[in-house]
Parts: sequence; C-alpha cells; structure tokens
Amino acid sequence: MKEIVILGSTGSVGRQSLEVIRRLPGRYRVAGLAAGRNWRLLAEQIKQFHPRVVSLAGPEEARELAQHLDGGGRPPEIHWGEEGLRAVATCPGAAVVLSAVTGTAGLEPTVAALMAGKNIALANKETLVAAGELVMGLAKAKGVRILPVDSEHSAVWQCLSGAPPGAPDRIILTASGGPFLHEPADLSAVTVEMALAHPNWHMGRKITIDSATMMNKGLEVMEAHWLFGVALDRIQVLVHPESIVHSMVEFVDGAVLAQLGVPDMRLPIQYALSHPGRWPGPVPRLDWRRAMRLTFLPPDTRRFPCLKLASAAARTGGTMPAVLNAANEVAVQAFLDRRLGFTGIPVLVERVLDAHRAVSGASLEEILAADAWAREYAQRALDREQLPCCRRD
Ligand SMILES: NC(=O)C1=CN([C@@H]2O[C@H](COP(=O)(O)OP(=O)(O)OC[C@H]3O[C@@H](n4cnc5c(N)ncnc54)[C@H](OP(=O)(O)O)[C@@H]3O)[C@@H](O)[C@H]2O)C=CC1
Ligand SMILES: CC(=O)[C@@H](O)[C@H](O)COP(=O)(O)O
Ligand SMILES: [Mn+2]
Repeated sequence: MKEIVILGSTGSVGRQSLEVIRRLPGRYRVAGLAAGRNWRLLAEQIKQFHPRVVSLAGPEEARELAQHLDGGGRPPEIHWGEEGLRAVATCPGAAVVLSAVTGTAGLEPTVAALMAGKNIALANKETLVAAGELVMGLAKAKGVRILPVDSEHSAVWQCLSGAPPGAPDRIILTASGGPFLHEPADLSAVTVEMALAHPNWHMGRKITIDSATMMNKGLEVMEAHWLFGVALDRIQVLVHPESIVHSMVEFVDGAVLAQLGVPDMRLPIQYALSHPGRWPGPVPRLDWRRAMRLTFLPPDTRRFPCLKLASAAARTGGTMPAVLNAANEVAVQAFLDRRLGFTGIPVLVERVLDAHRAVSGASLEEILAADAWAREYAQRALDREQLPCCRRD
C-alpha cells in the first residue's frame, strides 16, 4: 500500500481527495494532512484516516486541535505554519504529496516535497505559474513525477497516454467561460455572490473568482506549457460552456483526441493516483440517451482582459508570471472583501505588471521576493489609487 499526504485537506480538492481514498481501501494510506484554519474538520479527518503528522496555519489552531484530540487514542504529531506545511510535505515514507493548498502558499511545501523525492499530484496550479521552470527542473533532477490533478491537464494527460513520445502539436484547453460568459453586458456591477455562482463546478472561492474573470484559463495555459513542454503559441483556449469536453490534444497528422465526462473533480484526482491504470470510481456517467449539445466558441479577450494579461506575462516569462499570480491573489481577495469591483481585478493586476521588471532564470528566493513585492505594490495601489469600486448592496 502506498502512503500519501494531502496539503489543503480541508479544501474542495482536499476533501474530494479523501473521499476518493476512502473508497479505495488497500490502495493508499494517509500519512499526513495539512490544513489552514479549519481545525474542526481536520480533527474529523484525523479520526477517520489516522495520519502520523498534521499541520495547521497557526499556533492557536494547533492548540485547539491538540486539546480537542486529547484522550482520544494516539494523536498525530501536530505542527503549524510554514514549518508545519514542510513537515507534512516531507513526511518520511510518503510516496505521493497531493498539493492542494490555494495560491503561492503551496509553492514552498511543494518544492520541499520534490527535494525530499516525493511524486507530486498537483492541483495547485500557482506553483507552476510562479516557478514552472524551477519546479519541472527539480522534478527531473530528482527523478520524480508531477501528476496533473487540474481537470483540463488531467484530460490532456489522459489523451497523451499511449501516444508516441514527444510533445503533441497543439493543446486545446477548454474553458467554461464562467458565470458571465454572455451576461450581464456591463461587468462593473457584478456582485461577489454572482461571481461565486459557477455554472458547472463547485470549487474554493479563489479559483471560482478566477473562473469568472477567466484568469483561471490564463494560469492554466502556463500550467500546460510546463507540464507538457508545449510552446505557449501552441496552446489554444476554447470556450465550451457545458464543461463536458475537459480538453483536447491535436497531433501532427491532424487527429484530435478529447477526454469527456461529467464535471466532477473526483475523476482527475483518482486518475492521478491510478495512472497508468484505471479503477472503478464514484463519478456519474454521461447519459448518451439524453439529447445533449456541445458548443465551442473562441474566448472574448475584451470582455475577459485577464486572459490577455496572463498571456502577456507568460510570453515575458521570468518572474512576470509570479507577479501576475501574486497581484491576482491580492485583487481577488480585495474583490471578495468588497474593497474592489469585479472589473477592478484586471486593472489592479495590470498596474502591478506594468511596474515590474522581470528577472529571468530566477531562484526560488527571487521568485518569492517578486511575489512579495507584487503583493505589497498591489496593496499600496488598493489603498491609494482610484480603482473600479465594488457594488455596495
Ligand atoms: N476546487 C477545484 O475543483 C479545483 C482546484 N484547483 C486548484 O487546487 C488548489 C486548491 O483549490 P480549492 O480546493 O478549490 O481551494 P479551497 O479554498 O477550497 O481550499 C484550500 C485549502 O488550502 C488550505 N490553506 C489555504 N491557505 C493555507 C495556508 N497558508 N497554509 C495551510 N493551508 C492553507 C485551506 O485550509 P482551511 O480551509 O483549513 O483554512 C484549504 O484546506 C488551488 O490551487 C486551485 O487552483 C484546480 C482544479 C480544480
Ligand atoms: C475543475 C477545474 O479544473 C477548474 O479549473 C475548472 O476548469 C474551472 O472552470 P473554468 O473553465 O470556468 O475556468
Ligand atoms: Mn482547471
């Protein structure tokens, strides 16, 4: 039986990963779990999965958890903070680390896991956006694998398994277009609640807002570039509102392979664990007896400027994608906190990008410094500059 640790176990991907593992007795044992603030849910997960080591965001949560577990059997080692994430990520004996913390917070523990020789089941796309070159180089040097969990990248990976070695000619990444694909005409008045209502996927708040701005797809283009070694100009975004075709691969002879299924993250999560095999799973099947329409349309980059910003940052390369990602994290949080309007997200990101000089071949320290600079710059712009405001009702 293989051992696995999950970083971000209390989140959307983390909870679904534990559900997948629970349904696969004898395949994986949970050796470690890391969460942020939700110590109550972590306590339940500990009772069910008996990890050896766990971590929470801060000392207070760690204390609450320790008190809660007191007297209830052999407790796990409890850590907290960045050191805690590292301790779980490098847990001796674990073969796979499922990286599902949100945002750049996932980068350092993922790098620590790679250094410790772990295979990474990667949901945290921000890791590859900020440090793709470094992370892929490290995986190669350590002889470990980065197993895609993101649904589009899992689809590409599934289409490529069994294909001749070498990069495909083109990757077509599908995008739902989010809740604002066509309406409302004026995006400046959309509320947090409207933006959190994704038509097809139930996910954490940050990625849900990224889907609404389509920044998610911009990040995913970079993720695909690093995972599959395909040039940026050979990765095309295609809007597909039904989210049934999870992505496609085009080969040199013009053949196109696609992976289809109902939108359910448990399938890509399980595939990352079963690859190259497949195991029975809980995901409902597509019902081909029902009439179904699959539609495809090009993305509207005027309506979704984040796509263009991400593409420009990707082309510049170096530390620019890390800066884009960090500025976007600040902008999304400000939108969720109702300090910034929806249309302010790309405006703020662009201001930060404009002020940055990219450094190429950056070390982890330089990438983290660029990330920190971008956050500070974005916060200052939020505090001092005139930016599109949020709707107050
Ligand atoms: N949700 C989805 O369907 C998909 C998600 N992804 C990617 O997967 C990642 C996770 O997304 P999702 O599950 O939706 O996010 P959620 O917000 O639902 O969960 C995030 C998890 O990370 C934990 N966390 C956040 N910050 C920290 C921190 N500083 N230290 C330790 N733990 C932390 C949270 O802990 P707590 O809740 O305890 O505070 C929670 O367990 C993202 O990178 C996202 O882009 C990719 C494809 C699909
Ligand atoms: C489930 C998943 O992988 C998400 O990244 C999802 O694809 C978001 O949907 P959008 O296509 O709306 O960005
Ligand atoms: Mn995705």
